[in-house]
Amino acid sequence: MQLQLNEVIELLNEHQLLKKVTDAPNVIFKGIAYDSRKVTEASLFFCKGAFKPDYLSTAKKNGATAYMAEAELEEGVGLVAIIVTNIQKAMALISAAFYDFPQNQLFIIAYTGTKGKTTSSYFTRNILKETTSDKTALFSTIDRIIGPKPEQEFKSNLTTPESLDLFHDMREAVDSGMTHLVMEVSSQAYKKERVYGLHFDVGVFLNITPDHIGPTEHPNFADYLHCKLQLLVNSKICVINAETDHLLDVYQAAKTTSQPEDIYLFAHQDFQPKMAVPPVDYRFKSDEADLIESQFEFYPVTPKAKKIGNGATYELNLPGNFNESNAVAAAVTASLAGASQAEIAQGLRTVHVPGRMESLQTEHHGTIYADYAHNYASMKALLSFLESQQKTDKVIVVVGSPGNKGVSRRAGFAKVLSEYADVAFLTTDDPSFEDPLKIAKQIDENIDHKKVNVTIEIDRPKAIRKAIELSTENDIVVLAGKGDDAYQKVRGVDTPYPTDMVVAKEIVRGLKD
Ligand SMILES: CC(=O)N[C@H]1[C@@H](OP(=O)(O)OP(=O)(O)OC[C@H]2O[C@@H](n3ccc(=O)[nH]c3=O)[C@H](O)[C@@H]2O)O[C@H](CO)[C@@H](O)[C@@H]1O[C@H](C)C(=O)N[C@@H](C)C(=O)N[C@H](CCC(=O)O)C(=O)O
Ligand SMILES: Nc1ncnc2c1ncn2[C@@H]1O[C@H](COP(=O)(O)OP(=O)(O)OP(=O)(O)O)[C@@H](O)[C@H]1O
Repeated sequence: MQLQLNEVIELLNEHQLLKKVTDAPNVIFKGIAYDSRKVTEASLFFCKGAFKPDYLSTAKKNGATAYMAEAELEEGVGLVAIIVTNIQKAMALISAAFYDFPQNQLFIIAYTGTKGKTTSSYFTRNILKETTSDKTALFSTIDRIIGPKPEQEFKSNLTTPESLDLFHDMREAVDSGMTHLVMEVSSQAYKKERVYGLHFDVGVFLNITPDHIGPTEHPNFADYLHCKLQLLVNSKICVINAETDHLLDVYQAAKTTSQPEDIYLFAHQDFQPKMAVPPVDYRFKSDEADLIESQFEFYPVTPKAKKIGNGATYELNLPGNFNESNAVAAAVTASLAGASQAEIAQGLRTVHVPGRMESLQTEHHGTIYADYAHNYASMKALLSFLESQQKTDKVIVVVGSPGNKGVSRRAGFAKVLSEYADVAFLTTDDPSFEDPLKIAKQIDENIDHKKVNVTIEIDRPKAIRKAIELSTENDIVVLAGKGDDAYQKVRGVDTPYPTDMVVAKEIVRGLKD
């Protein structure tokens, strides 16, 4: 892979991003990097974010011949300086070109929504694995899978990768024979222009509730919604959950760049949109559900949906009515990518999503769930589902809230615990640079103590132990918020953590009765 300086200039000019460039011969870049420690010979280095000028000196030492930034830097003397108006946009544009526009060789399905992105992405990929004979890549919050080799499956650091990593991984996916890609697009990806210039074959909007609002994420809900809507503006075909809040805004965003015949709505059969939108294309209804799996009926209603078909009764290897909605999104989307009814059936019957509704049945301590629910809406979805399914004596919840982000979640947890829990153990969840005890006390402040018996236990494994030891046969223990996370983020360090389910299994093994 390589790119010439002249090509860089041309691209930046086309997008009106170039402010100034050093008068220099037409050098060839053999590498691109945004981290000085990863710079190689003859590279173009991007200076962005919370950047320290020293990084540019390191980049120079490591072989950078040019740097791109929003302002000139003294440390860059001797390098070609490319000064741009928006470094994040420029980086996305140049990365796509450097990796020779791999998106053009992939059928890309992208999911956005406050909740259900990871789950629906896993569902869709598991279906398309059948359809494409295992040639579907996945960029999710949990894992990135970019090829068939074991080393091409690795843990993700972000829900949506930084643009340079995104296009790098897409290129590797294409070169490894992948034909399809299922990915999650976070609102931050749009805020930070990680997907600038990228267009999707199918864009899916699942839902939106207030979240990710705070100093390092979105200033307010309007900004959060605006960023999320961009996915539909950049998608050829749009699939929308008609049960989402702000449906009219969502539909109108889709309509700005897609024709109505390329927009598909789906909803539960009893749901009637209150907004003036076209008829719902696909409906579903729950047939049977227990605490391990579910069965639902899914059927096309409008002529355009009937043309695509695939209506049937499907079994889903995961409980939760919200997961049926995620499965319907996956069934519609995979159908648009060419999946057959048999492939959808196989994909949904066998799917496993790490840390989403994982359960452990014990003999004397009820059922234990580990689930990634980590805001008001997802916890409410989870706890109300469990309540509707099982007659329980006590609902015992172990939960914490992260530090330095999603501060509104603290009040949300207090509210949902007051509505659904009998016992709560408030504990640590990625405290970052905050004191976990202080966070726990902030949650506790708003809990209705007449309804919920609260214990603060900052040591998460100890909190899990106390919850399990307290539980009896007809209880439910919910370990919420961490899903399959194998670390706690403490003061900028990912501190190893065995995962909630591993901790729970070990405790259960050691219990005598
Ligand atoms: C606030 C924010 O968006 N930060 C993101 C941003 O950080 P940044 O650009 O400031 O980078 P930085 O890591 O502080 O460092 C500055 C620059 O110096 C470079 N550097 C650093 C050290 C060095 O020795 N040399 C060097 O060159 C770094 O590579 C970087 O380019 O760019 C980084 C990647 O280039 C991201 O990892 C980082 O995400 C932080 C960690 C984060 O937590 N982001 C969250 C809010 C996020 O994006 N979440 C969404 C999901 C949310 C949802 O569910 O909706 C996501 O998509 O993951
Ligand atoms: N459609 C849905 N509606 C409400 N809650 C959901 C839905 N799907 C999943 N959940 C709940 O949200 C949790 C997170 O699900 P998932 O990881 O699929 O969402 P996500 O959008 O990827 O989340 P995040 O952006 O936080 O990574 C699940 O563990 C479950 O409790």
